Amino acid sequence: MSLFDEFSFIHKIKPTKILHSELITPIGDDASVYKVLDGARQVVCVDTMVEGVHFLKEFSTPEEIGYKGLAVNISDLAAMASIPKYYLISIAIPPHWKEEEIIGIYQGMAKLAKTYMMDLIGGDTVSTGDKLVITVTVIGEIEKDHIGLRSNAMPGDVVFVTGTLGDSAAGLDLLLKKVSVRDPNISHFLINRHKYPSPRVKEGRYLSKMERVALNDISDGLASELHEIAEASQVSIKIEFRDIPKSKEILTLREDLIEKWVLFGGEDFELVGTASVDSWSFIKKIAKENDFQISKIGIVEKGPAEVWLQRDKVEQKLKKSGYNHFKQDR
Ligand SMILES: Nc1ncnc2c1ncn2[C@@H]1O[C@H](COP(=O)(O)OP(=O)(O)O)[C@@H](O)[C@H]1O
Ligand SMILES: Cc1ncc(C[n+]2csc(CCOP(=O)(O)OP(=O)(O)O)c2C)c(N)n1
Ligand SMILES: [Mg+2]
Ligand SMILES: [Mg+2]
Ligand SMILES: [Mg+2]
Repeated sequence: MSLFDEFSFIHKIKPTKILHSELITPIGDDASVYKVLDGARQVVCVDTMVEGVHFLKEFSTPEEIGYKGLAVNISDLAAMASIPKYYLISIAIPPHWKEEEIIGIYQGMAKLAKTYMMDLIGGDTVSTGDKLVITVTVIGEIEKDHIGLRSNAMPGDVVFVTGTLGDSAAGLDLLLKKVSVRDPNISHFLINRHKYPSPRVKEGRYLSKMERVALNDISDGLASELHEIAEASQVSIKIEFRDIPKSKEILTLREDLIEKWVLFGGEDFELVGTASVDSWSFIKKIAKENDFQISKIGIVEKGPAEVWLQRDKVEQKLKKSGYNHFKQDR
């Protein structure tokens, strides 16, 4: 990237329009300053995407990479039940990435940011040797008593998930040519689910109206995220394989692969959580009225922090397997 000029680049990616009037200093000073709602809580998190680990230039366009980079972060805000507001991008650029490709990444992010009313308020630009690294920080807000903590699960709760699971992992295996599908509509659907996850912000916001809700977003796989809730809440979780929602597209594929994708695949960016039985009746009603998919997949019980899977009337302990950056056991 010899023709890259850091300062003209920043000028090019600087947003021309600010969406939140609470923003006092946008890009251009040492840090960003904005007002927050009285009594509200601020929610901040960061996720990094690395070329070769999270995406490959061979099968993703810059816009797709940018979209997903922001989407996976918004998903963490959704998993706290919060309202997305701002984002910052730190990008380490190796020589084989052209400026127009980097701008493409920003365009992909900007498209999604508009949907969720998020302002880009800063970041950092550096050079690096080999792989592109994109670090996205997102900031949201939430009312003080309605946070979707992983530690909120209680015995007697219903366990639920949004959307359908396994599609993204199936889409990735199609892109990596580990599997093939004859019907182009099916492969298009699954690949799209991998490239364009829909952060469940709306769902998180409705769920935040409940008196208590535990939430986690599914980045490393359902089994792994359920274990995180079980450990944080010190409860036992029991789920039924049949009740896990699966798309009609994934159901056309091999059964053993479906099981692997659904339980351990990851990058679904759906929400998994628990709520009281009373809240659950209400949640089902709200979901119907507001057109979102949410399904009961199990129950929370007293007991050690374990996850049990019931399938064809056989119960087995579900291992905390899934995506692990330093231990690829699949
Ligand atoms: N290098 C790090 N330094 C400090 N905190 C970290 C680091 N990596 C992860 N964490 C924190 O550990 C927790 C679990 O991280 P992770 O599993 O990556 O979260 P998620 O899957 O929700 O993105 C989060 O609270 C995250 O902020
Ligand atoms: C080229 C490529 N190989 C493998 C994957 C699969 N993959 C990479 S990271 C990941 C898990 C989620 O990413 P992580 O950085 O762990 O997100 P977090 O849990 O911190 O939200 C998965 C399933 C991919 N998306 N692209
Ligand atoms: Mg998460
Ligand atoms: Mg995450
Ligand atoms: Mg992870």
